[in-house]
Amino acid sequence: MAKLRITEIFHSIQGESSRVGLPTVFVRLTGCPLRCIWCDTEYAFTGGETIDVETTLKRIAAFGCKTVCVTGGEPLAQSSCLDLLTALCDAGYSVSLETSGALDVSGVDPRVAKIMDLKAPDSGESARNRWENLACLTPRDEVKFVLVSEADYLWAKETLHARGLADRCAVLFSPVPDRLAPTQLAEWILRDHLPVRFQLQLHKLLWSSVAGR
Ligand SMILES: C[S@@+](CC[C@H](N)C(=O)[O-])C[C@H]1O[C@@H](n2cnc3c(N)ncnc32)[C@H](O)[C@@H]1O
Ligand SMILES: Nc1nc2[nH]cc(C(=O)O)c2c(=O)[nH]1
Ligand code: SF4
Ligand SMILES: [Mg+2]
Repeated sequence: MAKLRITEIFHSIQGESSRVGLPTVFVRLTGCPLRCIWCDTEYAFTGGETIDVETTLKRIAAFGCKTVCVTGGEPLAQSSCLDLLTALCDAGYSVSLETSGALDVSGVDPRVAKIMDLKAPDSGESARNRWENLACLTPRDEVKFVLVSEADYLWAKETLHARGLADRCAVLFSPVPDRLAPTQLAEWILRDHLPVRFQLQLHKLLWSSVAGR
């Protein structure tokens, strides 16, 4: 039986991506091979509980909500994550996956909406971007840039244009709270006429940075 290491399963309002605002069950897988300087989920790097996919499905079902977001940590660092994603789709859930863009996404069930980061230079992890992943993205998916500086913004803008990202799927630009002023990012996007969606993390406005929300 396929096993998963899981930090938490909780019911909240989706705070990110174009699914923002939807009541959602979150499954947070433990562990991540990256160390983004601004990561807000360091508590998921270690620990967690090992449970099988079947038990995970039962715990998800108990929330009575048909929208699920699989996140982490880095969910794709556990091979059984692919089994969980397919099992959720088979059970009729609307499923999204939050992933760093550093691991191979080609095995992800095509019914899953992949929300894939491209890590900007000031994350400290941009060397990990797996550019081959872009070929696996469809209009169901989204690319996300999380930004802390003007240098990050200029890099994201250049990448958007050079890789033709907006022709492939929706693109999200999000500031890190207390590092890049949201208004500044909004002004840059408008000035440069970027075809992207500006994003704030709704759950932090609602509940600050509480684990399990
Ligand atoms: C915690 S990560 C887990 C999934 C995967 N490891 C990843 O990086 O996409 C989920 C999302 O939160 C974003 N994130 C993490 N810390 C953040 C912060 N301080 N401000 C804004 N977004 C953040 C990540 O960029 C990613 O899009
Ligand atoms: N409410 C809420 N929405 C989220 N969307 C993505 C999250 C994540 O940590 O991946 C997240 C999270 O941690 N909480
Ligand atoms: S890849 Fe995701 S979980 Fe890992 S350090 Fe970066 S933001 Fe945090
Ligand atoms: Mg989060």
